[in-house]
Amino acid sequence: MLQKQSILIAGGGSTFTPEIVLLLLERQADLPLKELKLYDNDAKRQAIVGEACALLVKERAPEVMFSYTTDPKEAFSNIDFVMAHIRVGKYAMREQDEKIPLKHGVVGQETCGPGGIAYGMRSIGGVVELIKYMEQYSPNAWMLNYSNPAAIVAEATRRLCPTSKVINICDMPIGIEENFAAILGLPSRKELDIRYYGLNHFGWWTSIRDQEGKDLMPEIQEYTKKHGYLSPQLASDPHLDASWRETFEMVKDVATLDPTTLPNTYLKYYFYPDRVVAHSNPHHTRANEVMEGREKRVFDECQRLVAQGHAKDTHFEIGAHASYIIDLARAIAYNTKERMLLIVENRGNISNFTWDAMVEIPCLLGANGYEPLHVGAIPTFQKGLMEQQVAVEKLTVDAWIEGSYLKLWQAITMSKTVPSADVAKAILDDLITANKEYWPALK
Ligand SMILES: NC(=O)c1ccc[n+]([C@@H]2O[C@H](COP(=O)([O-])OP(=O)(O)OC[C@H]3O[C@@H](n4cnc5c(N)ncnc54)[C@H](O)[C@@H]3O)[C@@H](O)[C@H]2O)c1
Ligand SMILES: O=P(O)(O)OC[C@H]1O[C@H](O[C@H]2[C@H](O)[C@@H](O)[C@@H](O)O[C@@H]2CO)[C@H](O)[C@@H](O)[C@@H]1O
Ligand SMILES: [Mn+2]
Repeated sequence: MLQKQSILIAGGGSTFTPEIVLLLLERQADLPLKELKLYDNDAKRQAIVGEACALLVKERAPEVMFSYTTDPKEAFSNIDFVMAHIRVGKYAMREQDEKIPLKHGVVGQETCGPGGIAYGMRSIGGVVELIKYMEQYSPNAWMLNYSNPAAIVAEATRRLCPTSKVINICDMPIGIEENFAAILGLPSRKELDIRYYGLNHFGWWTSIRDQEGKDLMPEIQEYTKKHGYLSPQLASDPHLDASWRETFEMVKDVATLDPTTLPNTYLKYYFYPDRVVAHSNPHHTRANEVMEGREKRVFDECQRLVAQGHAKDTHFEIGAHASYIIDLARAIAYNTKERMLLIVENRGNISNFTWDAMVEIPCLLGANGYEPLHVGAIPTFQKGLMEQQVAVEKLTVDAWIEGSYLKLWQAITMSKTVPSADVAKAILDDLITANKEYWPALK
């Protein structure tokens, strides 16, 4: 009989919460629940999601205790896991992260370039605060963090919370591997034996084999040359947002830079920043698409359920994409030694890369944490790109810790998406104005 787990979702007002709650309720055979709590620092926003989730739990698993709160002690006491997906500044600030760089002719993106740097300067304080609450009220708990920008957050947790029980993860490789499986006609990404390395949102697959060891890369690369990662299923998905369709299609160009690997979709912002800017609408970015799409859909559905008083006909679907969260919690709770891509300190696993960089590589995960798999030396092309990008991430954390304007200017100047220190400074000064409520004071 598996021991029941008590789980706190930090960022309870997240657009992803209802589907993750449904997933947790649906997967109790693999991860039985004792209690499920939501925590947020925006009571009004969270209450809308919390009341709807209360109906989902009551109708699907009445034996599971459910509550939501803005009180840290109530939230973080007596829990086994914190699943953290906060967005400091919410979508209003994501919109600024995306539009301010575009105003200066530079890539405007949630986690990449100056937008990602600005987001990182907001997220560090919020995630560290969650870790401190967890350690204060449930010192044996683990944090499964996928609050973005995961690269900068992971570097900050390495520096500021070096002994904390925090696992940083991203679902982009997982989503792409599901596309690989679809392209290959396989039932799931779990059929694939992969090798991957990089930084978060900045990596490459170097090997994809089936369970018998057959090399599947050539078949995927052949498909990708024509269609990118737009699998037949995705291509016919009426709900696929235009910007994601474009991103998956553009992989066919991103992949040409190294025909021996397969790239993470995010590399497009670094290889083709000029094309991305030319295809961007500076007045209507991804943040607007999500506010008009997912955020509106999720909150409308929450309010519909609460108004009718039941969730029997809910439009919410089980967040299959988030199944990695179950894998993560199971691995730690039941010592399954699951192999997962995690964002961890390099420590020589990429043997010719920065020792203390936070890299995204395959790890074995169990009750006592993770054991990274050795990658070995990487080629000059990837090494050069990663050294530049990891310097951006490290300088951003330096700037947050030291309150340093200069370090943040260096970080933005260092980004491959920014053409000059003049442009970097103009963007930085606009971001400082927009983030005065969120960033530490810079001198
Ligand atoms: N790592 C990944 O692969 C991955 C995938 C999807 C989403 N995400 C991340 O998950 C997070 C949530 O995404 P979303 O689109 O649902 O955002 P959202 O804005 O809908 O929800 C985020 C919630 O966090 C709350 N919040 C903000 N600051 C907080 C703080 N200091 N303490 C407690 N709560 C706080 C907000 O009030 C909001 O309710 C984002 O960081 C997003 O980038 C990561
Ligand atoms: O623009 P958004 O908010 O829709 O997505 C930004 C996030 O994109 C990735 O997460 C995707 C995931 O890759 C995909 O498979 C599916 O599950 O949706 C997720 C959210 O859209 C990326 O990994 C995240 O870091 C981004 O925040
Ligand atoms: Mn991600």
